[in-house]
Amino acid sequence: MLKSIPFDQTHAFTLLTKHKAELAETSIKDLFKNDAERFNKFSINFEDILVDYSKNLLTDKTKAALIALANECELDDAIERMFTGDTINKTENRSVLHVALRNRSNSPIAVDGKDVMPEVNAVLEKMKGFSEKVISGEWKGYSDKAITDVVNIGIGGSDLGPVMVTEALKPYKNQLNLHFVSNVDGTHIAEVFKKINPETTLFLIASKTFTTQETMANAHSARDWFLANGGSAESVAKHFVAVSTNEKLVTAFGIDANNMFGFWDWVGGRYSLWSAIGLSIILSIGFDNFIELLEGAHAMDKHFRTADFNENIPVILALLGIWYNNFYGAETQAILPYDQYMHRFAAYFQQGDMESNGKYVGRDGKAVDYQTGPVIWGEPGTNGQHAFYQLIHQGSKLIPADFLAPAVSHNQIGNHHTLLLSNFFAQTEALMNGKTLEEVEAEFVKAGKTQAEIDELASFKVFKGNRPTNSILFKQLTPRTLGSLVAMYEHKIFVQGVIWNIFSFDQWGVELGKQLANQILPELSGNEDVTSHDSSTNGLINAYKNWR
Ligand SMILES: O=P(O)(O)OC[C@H]1O[C@H](O)[C@H](O)[C@@H](O)[C@@H]1O
Repeated sequence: MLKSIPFDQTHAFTLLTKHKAELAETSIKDLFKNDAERFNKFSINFEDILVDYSKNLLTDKTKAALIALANECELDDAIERMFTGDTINKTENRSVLHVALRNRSNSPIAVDGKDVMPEVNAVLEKMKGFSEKVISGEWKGYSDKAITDVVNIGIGGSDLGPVMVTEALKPYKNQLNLHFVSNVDGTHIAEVFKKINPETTLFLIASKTFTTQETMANAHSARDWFLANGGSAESVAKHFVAVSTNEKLVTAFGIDANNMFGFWDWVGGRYSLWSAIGLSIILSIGFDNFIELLEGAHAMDKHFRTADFNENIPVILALLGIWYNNFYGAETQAILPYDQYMHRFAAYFQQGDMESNGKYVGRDGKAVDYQTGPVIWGEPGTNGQHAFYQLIHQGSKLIPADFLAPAVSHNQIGNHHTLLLSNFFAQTEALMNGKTLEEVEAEFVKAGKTQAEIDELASFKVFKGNRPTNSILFKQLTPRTLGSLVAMYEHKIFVQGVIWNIFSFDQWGVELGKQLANQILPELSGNEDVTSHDSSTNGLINAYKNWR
């Protein structure tokens, strides 16, 4: 079990607080001027990934103090506990072993004394056999036609990972058309129905618990649609498979246990794309590419578990996040991929990070009085530049940002990629350097402006700079590299949770929402006015009843 170590009572916390005051007059720009080795010192190469964290408000002393913080919070011990199957998810009494799903070395990992690897490998083999049949066309629908379309029905962790990965790895895609239905809003599934043919469609019902309201509603509607459009009860087995930990409910729904791909309660929903939840990924890009994804994640796992904290990418990224979040009051973290294929990457980590570290209760059961998880947001560059970067450059808030980009594009069209990357390089430089009043005035003079015009306008064009960024440049967005990048962020989140002294692997806040919706649901039938809530909720429900 993880110890409770209140982070703000550590010696390192006090040191960092003092050290921040020492840095008050320091700019990142000056740190570069004074140290020719800064880039080499504060960047890490890992396979085909280069993580440059030199454009941060960080000196050797800062780094040492942050690492001292990690040590004081016994991060080493926490990492080992995760990798060896300890029940670190205390509030649900579970191990946290997404690392076992991609444990390509196959070394034994025990939960309650039993090695989980044989089961992990058996499910992978089952998915391999099944996906090969579907992709090759050997798996036939009820009218003996091959499958052309796959519809993944799931939400949260049973949707976001597969969506993000299948989008990111589109260049590796085969002929199957992938569709994802998550929202309980009937519009989502209705639009998919317009595009598919029941004879050639395979539905994957993906739900860890097989109780999630949205997914169950969509699954029933999919089956009703299938039966109303030519399918029969006997042919459901050819068109519906399930991905779940709950065999009882899967069979109760009418899906044969043979058509079920299992996983285990030690896989958190938001860490489940590596499990059978990845079946839609396998169907989209093939089994071998999925294994490459796992290999990439496994390589990052090994790095995380063994590298000295000084050179440990997830640890460094996590500590930098804590530095800004807890010592500079930053409330958000932007994730900005300069790769259109990664357009769901930030959305994916909204769940990964905010569901994990959006907690105010410490591991001792008491409220913490410091900030925990940041608000995660972002869009692909350069779209973001023309939308919200204004606030990052000149707003009143400090927004630490991660910039990610591939050196090689999958689509070599004209000079698009050099245009894209020139923006990637320019933005982090500009965020750091800013623009002084003198520079702005010189520009005005050059443009022939009068002194009166300069006096009136110059201040608006000043950029303070000193805005911290990480640049994560990788060779190309391959399955292996994507696997490493996702694992890198997963472990970053883990480290932050350990240091903030919270439990990162439960999600009681989401459970509350489910309960409340279930209470209101029966009140929405019938025409009588509802009076059981506050006047706003009553008023809204009653207005809805009048209009519908
Ligand atoms: O896979 P399911 O059991 O259907 O759960 C889907 C989602 O449900 C909730 O929103 C949880 O907070 C998520 O972590 C989970 O991914």
